[in-house]
Amino acid sequence: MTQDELKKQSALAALDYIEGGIIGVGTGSTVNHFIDGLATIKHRIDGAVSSSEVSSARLRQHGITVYDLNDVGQLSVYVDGADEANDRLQLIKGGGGALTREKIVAAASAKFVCIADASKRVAVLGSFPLPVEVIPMARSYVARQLVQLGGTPVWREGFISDNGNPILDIHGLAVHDPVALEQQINQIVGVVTVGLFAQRPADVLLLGAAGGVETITA
Ligand SMILES: O=C[C@H](O)[C@H](O)[C@H](O)COP(=O)(O)O
Repeated sequence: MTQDELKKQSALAALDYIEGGIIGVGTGSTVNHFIDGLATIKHRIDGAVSSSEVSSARLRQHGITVYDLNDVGQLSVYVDGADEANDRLQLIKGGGGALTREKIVAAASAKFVCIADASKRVAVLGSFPLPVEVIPMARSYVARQLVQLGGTPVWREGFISDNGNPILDIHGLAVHDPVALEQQINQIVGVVTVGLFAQRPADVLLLGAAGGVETITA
């Protein structure tokens, strides 16, 4: 099976976690498969809150109503992909630049179901460059602070998030204490969001592999 087929397998497995109401929907190639699958059961939900303009457009194309998070209460479930996941269901996210809205929608959801192909599973987070969204004028300042933390930040040139901000990708980190690093980076003035989902990890991880979907729970 191709990596994309494995992503699709995990994405479709997440449909079992949809119980109705308004759900949270993430961003990325794995989530695109989920949205397409969601369209087949759209009569079972009232709509979605999305973590990106791209996902909102795809949801609307399928006739699924997209709500503003401010207009709804807590979401029952949030389904999103990841760039890396460890066995404690802590994640690196933001390869597609949607980390800030993803973290907000995840925080507003009772359950976070993460979907990915099995190649995303790692023992130690950090081989995938850790995204950090920053306020534009703070980009260089934040980069210098990140160097002091032992990483090598690289400006994702030419990219602007849905929120109008640049992103720094930190290379060369071995994240042995994800919660502590998330807190440290959050405290740097000018940081909007770090793509470490450790303080609020996923609740369920569905990993697509050749032998089927592996379900890992917290
Ligand atoms: O900003 C993007 C998101 O965090 C994605 O969920 C993540 O990059 C995984 O994307 P994909 O499903 O395309 O591998």
